[in-house]
Order: sequence, then structure tokens, then C-alpha cells
Amino acid sequence: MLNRESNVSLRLKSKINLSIIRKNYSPDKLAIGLAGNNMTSFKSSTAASNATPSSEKANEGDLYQFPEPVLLFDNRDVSEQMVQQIQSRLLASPSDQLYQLLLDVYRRTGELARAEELVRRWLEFSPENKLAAYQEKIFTQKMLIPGIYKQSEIQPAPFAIFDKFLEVSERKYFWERALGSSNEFKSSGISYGDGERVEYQYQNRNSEVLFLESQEKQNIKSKILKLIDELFERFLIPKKAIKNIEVKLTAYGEGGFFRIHQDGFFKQGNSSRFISWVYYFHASPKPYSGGDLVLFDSNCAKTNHLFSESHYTRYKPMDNQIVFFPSWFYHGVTPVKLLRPGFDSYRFAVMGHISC
Ligand SMILES: O=C(O)CCC(=O)C(=O)O
Ligand SMILES: [Fe+2]
Repeated sequence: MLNRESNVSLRLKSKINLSIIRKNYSPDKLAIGLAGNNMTSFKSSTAASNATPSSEKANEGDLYQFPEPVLLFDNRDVSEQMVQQIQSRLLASPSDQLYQLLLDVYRRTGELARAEELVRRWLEFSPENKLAAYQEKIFTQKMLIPGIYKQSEIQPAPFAIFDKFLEVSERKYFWERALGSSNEFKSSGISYGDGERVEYQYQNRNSEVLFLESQEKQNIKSKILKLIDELFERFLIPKKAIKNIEVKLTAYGEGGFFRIHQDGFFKQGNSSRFISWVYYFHASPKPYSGGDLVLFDSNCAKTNHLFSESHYTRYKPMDNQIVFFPSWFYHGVTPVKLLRPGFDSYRFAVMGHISC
């Protein structure tokens, strides 16, 4: 049984890291990065070398590459006043730059419905603008534009969200399974590089996992399989035979988080995780804040592990929604704050990866 009290010391650890991160994460970066969209606001990383091994073993293996421990930020640096200013400037004198700036603000703050409406307007205003065209595809959730992964540029992450993914009874199964198994969850482990070393890395991740029996996974797996062709098309992944769909039940309690990481790498040929998916469920009304899934603009080239610290799309978990994204895009989970105590207030998800 996992000792839930131990989360206190973990939270302290994450707070220390947070202050380090904030130093090189100033609001100026938003202005500079968004306006200029220049490479200076992007961060390069050589990944796994920064990992500090611990001797404890977990029984779960995920393939991750860690850059410097960024993330764990919120969106307090985007004020309502700033949003209103950009909105009224855009109305008064529309330009590509202002559209891009406002879109970056919306996706940074997780206003995806507003982002969707804005990209339609932007493309109407500027039909020849490549970035507008690309963003319009992402935020209206259409097929991407061929060729994007070949460019050695940092790209906004595509994603696919499906609402009301499970039937009421199917959702209820996972809800009751989670609540009925609160003592069986284990601390999530992380493995680095080749996947052989599996280590607890509390400074990088604080969440719990429950491994499900194979018959419990069947239903959600087959629902995902039905979508697979559409997802491959949308994300421009060449069609391949599916080798495996991992399925886990995860729970994030007070202070739970997951720093920026990749779930898989962009490689052709070998078996790898290609698509990550997360099905969210929680009590109603939503009993936690934070716990946002943040998809960072990334460069997917094999040898280049680049992502933007200041350009990203925030998704705020909604009950009974599922989110898919290509596994090589950098992403993370912001710290969870429970609005009332208790395991039934946790941020629950059934999640996994599709490997080819
Ligand atoms: O729970 C989420 O939103 C994402 C978790 C994640 O990135 C992972 O488990 O690899
Ligand atoms: Fe992940």
C-alpha cells in the first residue's frame, strides 16, 4: 500500500525545483517569444544525461527522455488585461502577428474553443499564411498538412479530443475500479533511454498507477482501435500494423505532476510508441484544479530534441474526454491542487500508448 502521507515531502521537493524554474521563465519570454517567434526562446536539451539515478525499482517501464526539469508552471503570467489589450488591438488593426499572439495566449491558457474560433478567422484573413493554415488544421482538429515532420522547425503539437468517449456504464466501471482499489495504486516509475533502467524519480513525476487485468482493458482498446485510421491520417503517421496498446489507470493527488518528457521517439521501422492517449474521469463538479496536460511545440527530428518553453497548448482535463497526440511531442502535467480532500477528488485517467 502506498503511504499517502509521503506526498508531503515530495511536494516540498517540487516546490524547490519550481523556484529554480521560474528564474529562467520570465513573462518577458512570452512577449519576445510570441511576437518574434524566434529560436532564442526555444530550449535545446540533450536529455537523459540529466537524470539522477536512484536505486529504488518500480515495476513499470516507460520510455522517457528528460531534458532539464522545466514545467510546473501555471498561467499567472497572462493577465486578463493583457488578453483584452491584444483582442482590441486585433479588432482595430488585424495582422498576422496579432492573430498569432492572441492564438498563443489562448492555447497557453487552455482556451481551446476560443483558439478554434480564432484560427478560422485568421485563415480567412490570411489564406496564404502557412502558419495560419497549420494552426487552423490543429485547432479545428482536421488532417494536418503533409510534410510538417520533415521540417527541422519547432512545430505546435497536433492533438485530437473526443468528447463523451465512454458510455455512462463504461465510465462508471473505471470510476468504481479506481475508488475500490485505492490501496493498490503504486508510485509511478520512469525509465530512461533504453527502457532497461526503471527508477523512481520523484523530482520528475509524482503520480500513482494501477495495472489493470487484460479483460478490463479490452473495451477501451477496441474503441481506440476503431479510431486508429483516423488518427494516423490526422497526425500524418504512415499506416502500420499496431503491435500493442498499453493501458494503465493513473491517479494524481495533491501536488501530483509530471515534468516535461516524451513518451516515445520519432523513428521509422522499429517498434515504438507512436500515439499517446489519455482518457480523463473525475468527480463532478471537478474536484481539483491544475493537472493540465501541456503539449509543447517540439522539433520531432530524430537527433534534435528541441521544444519551446514558451509556446505550448494547455488542455484542461474534462470528465469523459479522451485526448490523443503523437508520442514524440514533449508534454507534461502541471501540479494538481485538490479542492477538497479525499481519494475521490483525485485526477484520474485511463491512459496509454499505441505502439507500431
Ligand atoms: O495524465 C496525463 O495527462 C499525461 C500523462 C503522461 O504524460 C504520461 O503518463 O506519460
Ligand atoms: Fe507522457
